[in-house]
Amino acid sequence: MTGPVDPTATDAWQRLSDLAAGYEPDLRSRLTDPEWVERSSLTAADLFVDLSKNLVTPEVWKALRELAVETEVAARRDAMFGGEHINVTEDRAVLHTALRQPDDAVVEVDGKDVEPDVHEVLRRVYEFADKVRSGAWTGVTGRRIATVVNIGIGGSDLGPVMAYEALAPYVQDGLECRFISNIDPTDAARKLAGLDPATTLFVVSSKTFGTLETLTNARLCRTWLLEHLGGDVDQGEAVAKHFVAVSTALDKVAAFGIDPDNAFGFWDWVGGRYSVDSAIGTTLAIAVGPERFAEFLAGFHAMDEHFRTAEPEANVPLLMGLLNVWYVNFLGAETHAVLPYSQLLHRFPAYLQQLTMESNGKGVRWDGREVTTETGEVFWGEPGTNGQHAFYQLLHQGTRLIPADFIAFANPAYPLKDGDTDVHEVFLANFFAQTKALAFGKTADEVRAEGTREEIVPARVFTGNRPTTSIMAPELSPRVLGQLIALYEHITFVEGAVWGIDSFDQWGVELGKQLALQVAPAVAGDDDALAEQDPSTQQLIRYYREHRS
Ligand SMILES: O=P(O)(O)OC[C@H]1O[C@](O)(CO)[C@@H](O)[C@@H]1O
Repeated sequence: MTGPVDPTATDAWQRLSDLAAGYEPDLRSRLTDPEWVERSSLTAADLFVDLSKNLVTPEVWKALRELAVETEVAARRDAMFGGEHINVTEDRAVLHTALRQPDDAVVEVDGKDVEPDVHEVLRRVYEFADKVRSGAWTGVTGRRIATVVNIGIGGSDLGPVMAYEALAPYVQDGLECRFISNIDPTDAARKLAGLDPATTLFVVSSKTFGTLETLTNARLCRTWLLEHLGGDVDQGEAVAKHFVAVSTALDKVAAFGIDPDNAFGFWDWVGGRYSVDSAIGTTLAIAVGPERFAEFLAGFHAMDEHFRTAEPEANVPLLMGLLNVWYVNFLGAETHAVLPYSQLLHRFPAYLQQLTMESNGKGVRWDGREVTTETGEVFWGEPGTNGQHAFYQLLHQGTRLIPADFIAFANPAYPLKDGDTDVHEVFLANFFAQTKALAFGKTADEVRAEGTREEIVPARVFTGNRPTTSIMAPELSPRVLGQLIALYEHITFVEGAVWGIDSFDQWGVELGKQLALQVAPAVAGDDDALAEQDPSTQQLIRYYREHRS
């Protein structure tokens, strides 16, 4: 097997190292040049993306695009879209993009067109969603469903919950969704509190149907349902009417007692963190309806097409991915903030943490050799303006370089006025002001000119030159949400491709899972199992055993 190109051995890498060594940030002067701003402003589907407030020069952009050529990013992208097994450690194709193709598309995996199956599952999900929404699907006592509880974790939770929150204005009146993910029993206890079992539907979402947390929570919920429904219902019928499943392992779904007619499948070529656009989105499809869900998928597809076909100079996911490489590998950034100016996107940073960090938190390349440079930055964030009153101090005056993506929408989902004042305008003024403040800063002379005492001038200086990318769209519609998610999927892809890693496996989560099983007997009181643990772990387990009432 020929391995990936070593990025650090390319001419472009050398050029970028030289450019970084001589680089003097100068956003103040750059941003007075309308041509620079215009050249740095791009459109991808419905997204307007302003890259002008980044610490780059035309030479850096050129070298980054050359790096993409030398590391064969386009060939790897085409291999992904073409269904090749680019997830080598699991020997799988990587085809989340096939999930959002129009129904006349043909996408082959191992010689088979997968689109008929994709669209057949979608048709069944839509039919089921319609039945729940219309009341045609009822619980075992004949009452219509009022609450849908999604049971899943990781990609089987974060995508659905993030999108449900983001699309709250589109959720059908009278329907509520809740999401149980954590094996901390508090999660199930609190999410089940106040629910009427007769009007509750559980969607057990698990790609493998073998995840400890999800299966434990599914059993807890089944017990809760049967206990609370009352004695005169048939248990098998109750489970059949109140439990559906989404999984690639339909045999395990049947073994759990869920009617295979009420199970929706997907395929091993859909990674968990890339699966919200598969049947894993069933809860969301029920909440917002098939029409909106189809718009959501069309949004993903629009961004896929942009990534697949746009020229490198105008290819937003390519450029944003390369920009991240520049910050991580040449300017020393370790983290990347994502700051949505939309309360509806409050779970978006958490969603992106799995997408980016489970994908690119790798120390070996896809040929098994060590990576040659730093990989995966830490993604984090919170919606503005809340973050402004919490951690922005460090963004403005701290000692670390933290590139930040600001996301905002021209139209609010809930237009409210404070007297004559449009509150969304006050909100957006903050969005615009923050990226301006970060870029321009405030000099000592400007601080002095405000009459500030000399002793505190240094504390009030803002160095500026703090990089941001602004992403705007007309509104947070299902279509735009699909585009935003696909944008970050492809940014993540580009970074992984440059670094030569397999962005689609996640072996790093396995060791902890294995050890949890090994430690469990010691926690439950088995002294022999306790004696096998290391002294630190023994001490912690003893503390637990002594303090557990
Ligand atoms: O959908 P499943 O199979 O329950 O897995 C849940 C999550 O667990 C992981 O495998 C990590 O443990 C994620 O990649 C995945 O999204």
